[in-house]
Amino acid sequence: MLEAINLNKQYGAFTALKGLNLKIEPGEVFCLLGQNGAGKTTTINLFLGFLEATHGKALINNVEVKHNSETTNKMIAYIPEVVQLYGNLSGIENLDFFSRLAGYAYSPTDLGGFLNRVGLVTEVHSKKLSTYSKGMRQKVGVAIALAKNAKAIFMDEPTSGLDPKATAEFTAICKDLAASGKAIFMATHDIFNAVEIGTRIGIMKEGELVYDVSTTEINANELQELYLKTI
Ligand SMILES: Nc1ncnc2c1ncn2[C@@H]1O[C@H](COP(=O)(O)OP(=O)(O)OP(=O)(O)O)[C@@H](O)[C@H]1O
Repeated sequence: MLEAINLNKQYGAFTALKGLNLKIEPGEVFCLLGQNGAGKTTTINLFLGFLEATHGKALINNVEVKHNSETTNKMIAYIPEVVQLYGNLSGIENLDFFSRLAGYAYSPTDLGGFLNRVGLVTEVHSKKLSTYSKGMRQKVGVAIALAKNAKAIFMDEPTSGLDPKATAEFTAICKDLAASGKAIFMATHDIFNAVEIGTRIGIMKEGELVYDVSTTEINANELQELYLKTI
């Protein structure tokens, strides 16, 4: 579903991403760890078409992002650390608005169904977004991804600043998304959550993917040790 082939990004003389090769299949949750400045967001931005590769390719469902981002963006969704929504609209109005932007017009029942599926109870659907917690906003972001029928979802530090309950809820939602066949690419600093949520863990250092391990092969303590030894 997601593929990087010798993907490289330079800013002038500085190489932020050095020849990334990676494949992420439907149902996989790839969690990318790495210090500040390692190249995680650069990688995501190349897949989102926000940045253009210097060399190499980013592919979504075998379509190269460069020159085709209008097509590839229809197949993906993006959940940043803080999901940008309209504070003066309700949860269901935001979902309706962003679904329509993506070309989908749903009935109120269907919209409510997406919000329910991500754990937002019916009573809050009509409340203004400005009253939502960070965790609730993240859930609306996931509901938009579902409504868009995204095949792959990119997340940049989605659990940063969430309390343990909201993190656990978000983790369960991600597992549900993966079980339904979505491919998830998540940049995170949370080693313990990465092991809990991920099927694979990558460690990036100075623009290079130096480890790519299955979570069946490593536990949280081993990963923490590996991470600290690597960076
Ligand atoms: N527009 C730019 N011009 C020059 N250098 C840039 C630019 N954007 C990013 N960089 C550099 O590229 C490197 C990778 O940045 P990136 O944002 O991908 O890191 P990151 O792993 O996501 O870090 P963080 O965990 O802090 O979000 C950093 O050294 C950063 O300073």
